[in-house]
Amino acid sequence: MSVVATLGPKDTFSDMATQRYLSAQGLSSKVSYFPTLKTAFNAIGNEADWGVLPIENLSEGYVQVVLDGLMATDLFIRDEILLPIKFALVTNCQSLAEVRSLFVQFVAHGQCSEFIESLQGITIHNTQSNMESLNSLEGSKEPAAAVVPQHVLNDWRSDCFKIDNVTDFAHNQTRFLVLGKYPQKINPALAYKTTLVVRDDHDKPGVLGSIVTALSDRRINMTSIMSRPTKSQLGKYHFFIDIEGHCEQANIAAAIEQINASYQVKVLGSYQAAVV
Ligand SMILES: O=C(O)C(=O)Cc1ccccc1
Repeated sequence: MSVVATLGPKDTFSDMATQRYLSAQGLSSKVSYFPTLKTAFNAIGNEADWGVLPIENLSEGYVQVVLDGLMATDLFIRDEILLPIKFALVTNCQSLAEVRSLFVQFVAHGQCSEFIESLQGITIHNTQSNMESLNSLEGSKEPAAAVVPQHVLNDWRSDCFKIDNVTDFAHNQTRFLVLGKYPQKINPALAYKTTLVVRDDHDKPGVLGSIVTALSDRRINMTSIMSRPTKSQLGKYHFFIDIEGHCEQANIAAAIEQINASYQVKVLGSYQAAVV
């Protein structure tokens, strides 16, 4: 049986995205949980055959640690999954006024920032996963609270104060990537998108202009562009680019070849675009 790596413990949003994908694809892989996004990423292609990780949130944008993993990886993006995301607040006491500590996952923090900023006199502890936030609350000896996935709300103690929604945006969503060792084969009947990473190690002039020209000359639609520091020198960046179509299509293959003549391009994968 194949093994899929994701962020644990069980019941994180990453776990929910994984379970949804397993049932939609009719797969029965064993889910292996890792305590951080980085350890989950590093397990893929090693102790796990494939993995599911969050890449982009509606309000927070890209998950930097996952982008950095993609920069260095030999894995391929095989699919994307969109998941609606809602957060609740649970406590171990009778009112918000008593709360001294708040546990919140670092990506969740920004998605509930309006609520969190309204709190006063509370120490905030950033955690690695939303279920770690819940576990930390369970282990806390002082009056405390945790920002948790809304689906755990009903199981929480009924004698304690709770708020059923502390999410900033009503239509909050996170996009997850399915990563694996092999690229996805093209099925001409499906709509694909392709993610590329362009390295600009030598900082030549006109990198963005050349990319945009190579794509627009062939009527290829760019849907996202994201820069990440190279970490070798301040002010130097690599570019993550999403385009519509599959890398095996002739116009896309030609555009990649043209960009590759001046810059290093890596195809991270072509995969079916999720319906937003
Ligand atoms: O901690 C989780 O539940 C995760 O899967 C990571 C995450 C955090 C916030 C929004 C979506 C995914």
